[in-house]
Amino acid sequence: MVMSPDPIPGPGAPAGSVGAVSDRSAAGGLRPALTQPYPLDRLVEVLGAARPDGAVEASGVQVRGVAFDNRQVLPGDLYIGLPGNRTHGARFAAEAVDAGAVAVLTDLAGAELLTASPDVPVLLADDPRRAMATAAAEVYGRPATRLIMLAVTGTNGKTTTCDLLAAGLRATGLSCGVIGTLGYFVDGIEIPAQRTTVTTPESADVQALLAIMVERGAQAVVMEASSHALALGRVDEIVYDVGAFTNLGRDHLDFHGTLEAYFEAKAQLFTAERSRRVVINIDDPRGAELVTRSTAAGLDVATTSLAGQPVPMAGAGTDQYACLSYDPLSDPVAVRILTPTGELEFGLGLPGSYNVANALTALAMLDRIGIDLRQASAGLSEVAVPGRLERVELAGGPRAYVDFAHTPQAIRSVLAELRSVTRDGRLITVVGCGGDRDPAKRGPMGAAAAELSDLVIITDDNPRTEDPDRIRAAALAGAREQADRQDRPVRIVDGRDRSRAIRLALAEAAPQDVIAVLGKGHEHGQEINGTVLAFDDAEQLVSGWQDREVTAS
Ligand SMILES: CC(=O)N[C@H]1[C@@H](OP(=O)(O)OP(=O)(O)OC[C@H]2O[C@@H](n3ccc(=O)[nH]c3=O)[C@H](O)[C@@H]2O)O[C@H](CO)[C@@H](O)[C@@H]1O[C@H](C)C(=O)N[C@@H](C)C(=O)N[C@H](CCC(=O)O)C(=O)O
Ligand SMILES: Nc1ncnc2c1ncn2[C@@H]1O[C@H](COP(=O)(O)OP(=O)(O)OP(=O)(O)O)[C@@H](O)[C@H]1O
Ligand SMILES: N[C@H](CCC[C@H](N)C(=O)O)C(=O)O
Repeated sequence: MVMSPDPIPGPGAPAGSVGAVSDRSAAGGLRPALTQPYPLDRLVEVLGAARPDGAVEASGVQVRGVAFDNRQVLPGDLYIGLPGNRTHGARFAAEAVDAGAVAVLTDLAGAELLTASPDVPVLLADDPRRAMATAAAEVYGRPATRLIMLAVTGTNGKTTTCDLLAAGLRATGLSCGVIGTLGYFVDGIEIPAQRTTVTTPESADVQALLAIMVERGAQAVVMEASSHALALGRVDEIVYDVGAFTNLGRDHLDFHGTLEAYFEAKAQLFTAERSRRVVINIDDPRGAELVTRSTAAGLDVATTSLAGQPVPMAGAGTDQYACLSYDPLSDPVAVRILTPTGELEFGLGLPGSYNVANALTALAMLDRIGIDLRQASAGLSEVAVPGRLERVELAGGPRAYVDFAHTPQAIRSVLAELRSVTRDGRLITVVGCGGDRDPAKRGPMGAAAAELSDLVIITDDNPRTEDPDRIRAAALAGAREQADRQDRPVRIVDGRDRSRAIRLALAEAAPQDVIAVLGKGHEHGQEINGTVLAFDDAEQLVSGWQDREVTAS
């Protein structure tokens, strides 16, 4: 039995409803093609929003969309003025109204910033981010209730697990939407959007995407729920059919402050408010804590583990999924797992033990909603995730891989995998750290690279607004300290800019060596001071190799 989502359309139901439906698809942006006008006074009631004295009346005003940035406003939108780290969105209310916003919602601080009283209604909310999620869910007809909703959280493995979920769903004939770091897709067809590397978009965009996906016939949506998303209410108003946890490592402490706060943000997914069923990787030390909490919250709990046989856990009664064996030398990787209803064998297109863990999580999630696992697992043999252990062919040259590892834990996982295939050669790692991101992960990232490589070339990632020399200095310090601790020689080099560093790796590499270029994976650009310059690690490897061939001949 496959779970059927709630078939009852909400008040702002998109396609197929009667009434004054407007087609906004031509305007571009993240909006469903058809939205029914939603009465603003009803929204005031649903949100319990206050109204400042003398504000324009809400009655008779109809809302068609929700925007949190004046540059994204379309006529008929409710503009949400959000407090930010750099500025307050309410400062742009006048521009939003000029662009066609029919009402403004903000907080008290925002209301004080409204220079002139706008000639549209103003609504006040204590927490406008949370109000934005409710408003968007309402205006777009609560699309999540018409979809099977699956979410993955964890420091590493969200994108990969979501791609495995989508492949599994499609193998059973279900149409599937994906929202994550790689972009937004329905059955592999991209929904174009202006975006950077954002993993989980703001709630107005999430709800609009879900509505678009419903319009395009999606029956299920898999999405990454980042810690930022859970902490900032981006996935409010969604109750997932299944929420899953992959692991917790070091990342984003610039935003969360402490590892505990980071964990607590992720732990929100394991509450009845956000998930009906949960799948938890208990090989991660934080998994047991989530099992205890989820069980106490009355959720349907299942666990995953790579350890051959199921491990008895607190919260007995939980269903267990375990990997019995896998053959790392086979292609696709031959995997045998134990599920609550028996054994299952399948081929997995992705190498690495951590990808077996990701696949186990994906299949457990599908099993929880009654998907036929034999059919679903057949879809995993051909999965390839862009920029994740992606092999780059260099004719007659060393083996080279591009991977998105940008945390110490991910660097360790991917290099352990590559170490095992390096045999007689050296493992050469090119890696850097992003600017405007957790500075405390830089040293540990360098150290992780030094732990498992023979030559580490530290380079730039996306410097964003930071000085790249300083970022590299932190990673170099961590790498050098670790190199001194190793009982085999490890060379650490400052490779400076990324193109140069990749060329340096190619110049150093003998045919039996393996090159790992880490951190940017699928990214096609490098962000420097607000400008994104074209940059692609795989292309750089190929062009660098061609240049080397020309120089050598
Ligand atoms: C740290 C963080 O989460 N920042 C988010 C935050 O930005 P901010 O506070 O700097 O915003 P601001 O520049 O002060 O502007 C305040 C408000 O005014 C609006 N504005 C601003 C300027 C203007 O001209 N017009 C205008 O309307 C802005 O849209 C915003 O709503 O609020 C913005 C929207 O209100 C978000 O888009 C932005 O996320 C940016 C894109 C971002 O890069 N976030 C990253 C850190 C992130 O969320 N990463 C996670 C983790 C991924 C993982 O797991 O690895 C993710 O889910 O992607
Ligand atoms: N289960 C896992 N455990 C440890 N490392 C992993 C795991 N899965 C993937 N990785 C590593 O992490 C990198 C990023 O993987 P993926 O994109 O799936 O994670 P993510 O959680 O979506 O990351 P982000 O949210 O930062 O985009 C991979 O390139 C690989 O190096
Ligand atoms: N979702 C991650 C992606 C990091 C990618 C890496 N190339 C970097 O720029 O640090 C982030 O926004 O922190």
